[in-house]
Amino acid sequence: MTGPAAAPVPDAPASLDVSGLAFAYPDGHQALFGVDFCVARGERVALLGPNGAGKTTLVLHLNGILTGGTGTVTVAGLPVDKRNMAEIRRRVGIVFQDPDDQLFMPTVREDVAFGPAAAGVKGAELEACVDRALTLVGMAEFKDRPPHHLSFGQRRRVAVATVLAMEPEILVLDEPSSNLDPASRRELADILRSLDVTVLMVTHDLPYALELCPRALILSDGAIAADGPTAALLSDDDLMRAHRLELPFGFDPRSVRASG
Ligand SMILES: Nc1ncnc2c1ncn2[C@@H]1O[C@H](COP(=O)(O)OP(=O)(O)OP(=O)(O)O)[C@@H](O)[C@H]1O
Repeated sequence: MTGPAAAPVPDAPASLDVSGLAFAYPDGHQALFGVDFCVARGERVALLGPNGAGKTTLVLHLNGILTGGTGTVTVAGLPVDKRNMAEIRRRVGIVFQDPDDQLFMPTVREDVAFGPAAAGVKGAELEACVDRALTLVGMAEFKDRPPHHLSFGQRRRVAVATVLAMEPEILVLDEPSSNLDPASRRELADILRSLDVTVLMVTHDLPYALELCPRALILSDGAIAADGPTAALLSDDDLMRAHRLELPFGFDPRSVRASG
């Protein structure tokens, strides 16, 4: 899982394939209208779009938290459906925006051990798995602390560790840079760059998307409005305006190159 991030291999099977995904909530609100995109193994892709565009709704379909729409989602060729749910949840790890939605055990160690233990990992192997995930996010020394005694940024790192402990093939992050101070924001970017994993990152932090993700998707009104190199999309003033995307004042997207 560690080591330099793999460059996308054009002929490799898609890590994630979303095809014709449409979904209405039980109250009838249609949130997604035929979403199509593929992500290759090892790619890092930003999912951008204004409030209410359907980003969270889309993400919740990637590991079957939401089902019941039409179209298909496959992970390394495996359809996301009831029969495959355990395997899909092992392969697709979602880090929610609020770490408190993810941390519920008395200690950091137990939170990180929870997923692998439920998957049958035990004893020394389980300890090694917890240590590995906490070391990856720089939180090994906090193993015996209660999560609610940690700062927000530290809880975000532990939440990432709970997902990495499952050795996912796809790491989905919802607003990973929100509420982080500049150093923590950069350190999390360094951690994400160091992982050999496919990343889909939902974010309103456009400079962060540019730094981390060579490719971006713009979701707007429940459909993909654009898919291309992040710097090109963020440099397209008409596209940005049409989808309520704004860069910080004076920020030049051409001045940053996403590092692979
Ligand atoms: N449980 C629900 N029932 C009905 N409608 C919902 C529900 N959850 C979300 N929606 C609606 O679906 C649409 C998409 O919401 P979603 O949360 O996916 O957007 P988003 O792109 O993640 O927005 P944000 O950037 O604000 O987080 C919105 O119009 C929202 O009001």
